[in-house]
Amino acid sequence: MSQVDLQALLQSTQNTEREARRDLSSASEELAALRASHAREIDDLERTIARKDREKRGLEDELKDSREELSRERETIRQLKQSLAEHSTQHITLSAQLQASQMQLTSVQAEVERATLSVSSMRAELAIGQENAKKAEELAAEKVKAAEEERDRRIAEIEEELRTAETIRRKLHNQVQELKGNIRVFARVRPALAHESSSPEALAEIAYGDERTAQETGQSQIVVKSRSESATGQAREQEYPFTFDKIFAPQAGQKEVFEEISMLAQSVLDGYNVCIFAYGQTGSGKSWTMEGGQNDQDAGMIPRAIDMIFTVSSGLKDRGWKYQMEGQFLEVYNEVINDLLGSGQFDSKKHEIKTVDGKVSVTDVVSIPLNNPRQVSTLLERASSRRAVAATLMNERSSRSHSVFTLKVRGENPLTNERCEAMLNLVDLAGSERLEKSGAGENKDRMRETININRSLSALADVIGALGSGKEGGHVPYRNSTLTRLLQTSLSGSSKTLMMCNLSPLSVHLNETLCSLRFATKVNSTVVGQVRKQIAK
Ligand SMILES: Nc1ncnc2c1ncn2[C@@H]1O[C@H](COP(=O)(O)OP(=O)(O)OP(=O)(O)O)[C@@H](O)[C@H]1O
Repeated sequence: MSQVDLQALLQSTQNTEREARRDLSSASEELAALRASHAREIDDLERTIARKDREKRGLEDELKDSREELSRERETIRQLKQSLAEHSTQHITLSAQLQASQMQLTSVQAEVERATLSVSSMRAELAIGQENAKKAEELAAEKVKAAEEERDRRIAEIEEELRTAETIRRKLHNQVQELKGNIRVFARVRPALAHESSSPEALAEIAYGDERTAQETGQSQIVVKSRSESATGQAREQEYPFTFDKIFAPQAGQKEVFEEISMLAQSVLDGYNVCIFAYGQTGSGKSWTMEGGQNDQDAGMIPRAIDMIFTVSSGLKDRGWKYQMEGQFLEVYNEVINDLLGSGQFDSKKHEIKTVDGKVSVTDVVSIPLNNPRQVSTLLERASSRRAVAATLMNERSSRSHSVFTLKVRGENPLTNERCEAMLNLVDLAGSERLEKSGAGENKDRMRETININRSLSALADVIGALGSGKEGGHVPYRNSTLTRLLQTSLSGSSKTLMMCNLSPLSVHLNETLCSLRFATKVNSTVVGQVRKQIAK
């Protein structure tokens, strides 16, 4: 081989090598490109696989939910089937019941038809019955009318008889009161109080006459014993007997006392003036007797008398009587009149006593119309609160003044043409202590009070004495005190007076007790004269 051939062969080999190298290089590049494309494809596939995995899990969850829902739906269907089965059973039962009810309805309808027939026949009978009843009613109405006419005639007769009987009763009642004496004296001994010693030495020796003798004679006896020593040291015992219309021992309650007074108070409705006085030393029970305590059973003579007067007056309505009442409450202190229901100042001499047409009246005093007994307690409270105000000005004022409660009663009976007008005076007198016992001493005001009290009490005794002497047209010394002037109308004429002598049971008060009993005896002795006169008649 020639060089040239070798060269050409080398050249060709080199060219082939170059081409092979180029092919190899392009194959390498292609391989690299293929690898890159393959890697991308692998990435894409992996992403696709991951997405598909997620989708698969989602589908699996959905499948699970769907299965659960399917299971629930199956349960619901099972329950519905069960309920349907029950309803079918119920439906069968109800159908059976409905059938039975329809049968019942048919039989009831048959009964109703029968009853309708029977009602029609009863209606026909009723119409006949009503016709008969109407006739019987007309007959009965005629008979009732005749009976009513007879009854009205009889009622009119009885009412007339009652009115006559009432007039006779009023006369007899008055006669009985007069026979008992138009002036009566009672004595009442109060019990020892809780704070007072009730030892035998502390209590005065007081004996009471027996009840039987009192009932037979109409007079009761009280004997007070006193023990003292004579100047020579000898023990002296003395007995002081007194006799009155009635004596109440300490245990007598308000009710028992009122029973003796009630008839007298009732005379007011018959047109008689009545004065009831409570007399006695301070603390002897005058206010207790007149006004009493808070409880019903402790109520005194004022509330009880008012209560009774209201009760009796409403009972008399049936017999034609109509009453009007009004109350007044005055105080006489140091001869000056004060209005316990008013609003003016105390002790101002505002009120004067005037006599018009023979009737005594006091100027400018409050008079309260009374329609029921409750108003009286309000009135008493008003008086006592006004007194309490005055008491702050002067201690124990109520013991040192006379208080006069007046109930004015006006009645008329259009059926009998009768009329009456009267006053009930309930007087709580001032304490009756003697000057030396009153504690006046050097105190001029106290002395003046005591002198005024004693003067007015003795003026009262004189007036009652003059009235009791029974001398017609005789002089009665009303003008000697404000109290007697104030009570002039009530004490004069056909008036009835009661003096309640209140006594303390204590031995320290023995002398005052004897003084009170002597005063009461002075009043009582005038009574005896009059009673005798009445009996002799
Ligand atoms: N019969 C009685 N039963 C029970 N307590 C009584 C009785 N009498 C009086 N008392 C009591 O005795 C005390 C004195 O009585 P009361 O105030 O009535 O006396 P008085 O005479 O009105 O006195 P004063 O003159 O001071 O007004 C009071 O506490 C009262 O409650």
